[in-house]
Amino acid sequence: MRLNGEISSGEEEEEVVVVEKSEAGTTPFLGQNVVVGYALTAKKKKSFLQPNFIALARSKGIYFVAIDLSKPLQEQGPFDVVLHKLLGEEWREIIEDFRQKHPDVIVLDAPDAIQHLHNRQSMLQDVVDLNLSECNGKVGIPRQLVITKEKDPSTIPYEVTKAGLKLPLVAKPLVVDGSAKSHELFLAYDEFSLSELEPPLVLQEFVNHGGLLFKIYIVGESIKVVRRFSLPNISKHELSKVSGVYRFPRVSCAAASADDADLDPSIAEHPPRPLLERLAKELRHRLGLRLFNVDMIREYGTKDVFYVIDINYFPGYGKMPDYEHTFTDFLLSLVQNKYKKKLTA
Ligand SMILES: Nc1ncnc2c1ncn2[C@@H]1O[C@H](COP(=O)(O)OP(=O)(O)OP(=O)(O)O)[C@@H](O)[C@H]1O
Ligand SMILES: O=P(O)(O)O[C@H]1[C@H](O)[C@H](O)[C@H](OP(=O)(O)O)[C@@H](OP(=O)(O)O)[C@@H]1O
Ligand SMILES: [Mg+2]
Ligand SMILES: [Mg+2]
Repeated sequence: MRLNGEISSGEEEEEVVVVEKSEAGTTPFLGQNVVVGYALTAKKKKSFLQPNFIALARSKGIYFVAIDLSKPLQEQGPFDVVLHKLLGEEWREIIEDFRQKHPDVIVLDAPDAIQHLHNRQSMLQDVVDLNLSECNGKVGIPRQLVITKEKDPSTIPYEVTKAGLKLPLVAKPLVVDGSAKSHELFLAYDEFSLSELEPPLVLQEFVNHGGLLFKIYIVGESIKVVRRFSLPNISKHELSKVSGVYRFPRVSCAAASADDADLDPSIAEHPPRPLLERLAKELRHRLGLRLFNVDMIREYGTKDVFYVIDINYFPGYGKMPDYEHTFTDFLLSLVQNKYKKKLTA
């Protein structure tokens, strides 16, 4: 059978190789290859579709095909799986329409579920609703306040006092749309300087956590935790001496992992596995997503009080150790499960 569209190695932007399905490498199950259509930004494609991953996947019969955005999606494929992370309402409608018309294709993930993570208030709501008792720890979110677009920035100090938020605060753009601006964060040492910032914002209490953050990567049922450097503790003394709002860089997004650093074990010890498993399972379920990561911090001075501060859809998996194997296994299991279901139906 001839496939419509290109089979791209992902290494060269313009490469177009059309293969016969029957010729396309080893057969992972039932003599079928797996065709994964992808619609990713150039940056994401570069970080995710690395040559090692493409080669490993290909050896298992998984082929990545670039979706051509200048052509109707309906005319492309056939795909077994569609992977996507693109911005904008237009794409959202295209992929939702495709999902409706092709229930057989596994779309990672549903656009409405992804949209839920594009707002820093709704993204954490499911964590608030969780009740993770008897899991060797507690998981919550920092106290936070939403400042809507309509709010006059001069009223922010009053709103902060009224809500009883404790300084310092982290000010984050409310909407996360993938733009660099949506990752421009500020530390506020006093409430008055917050009037300089432009709503809509989320103002979140800063939680001391010893300068270390846990990134919990979820790929279907798999969970991988990496440690990253984060913002250092802010002492009461520092708080009493400093005022103003300060922009800070994307500290924890750096590829450098803190896993090999010589760290205080009370700060660096991983969150308990049962807690992570429950958290991941619940969030997968409640969010309706299979590809995301969770930024989690341990409150400084505690053993088991954790806060989720951020959840990202289709994060930088290229930075996750051994992501090539994790993803290859995940893609195969998705398709195998689909066929098993078909056979037993
Ligand atoms: N409430 C908080 N208390 C302490 N530190 C925080 C808090 N919120 C954010 N940080 C620090 O700021 C960093 C960036 O915050 P956050 O993860 O919310 O932003 P982001 O732009 O969504 O990041 P990402 O690149 O992971 O998408 C965190 O990784 C952490 O180091
Ligand atoms: O360190 P991670 O894997 O968390 O870095 C991610 C980041 O958390 C966000 O998911 C970014 O996506 P956007 O929110 O859309 O900006 C990722 O950027 P991307 O360009 O790779 O999608 C970061 O890698
Ligand atoms: Mg983050
Ligand atoms: Mg984020």
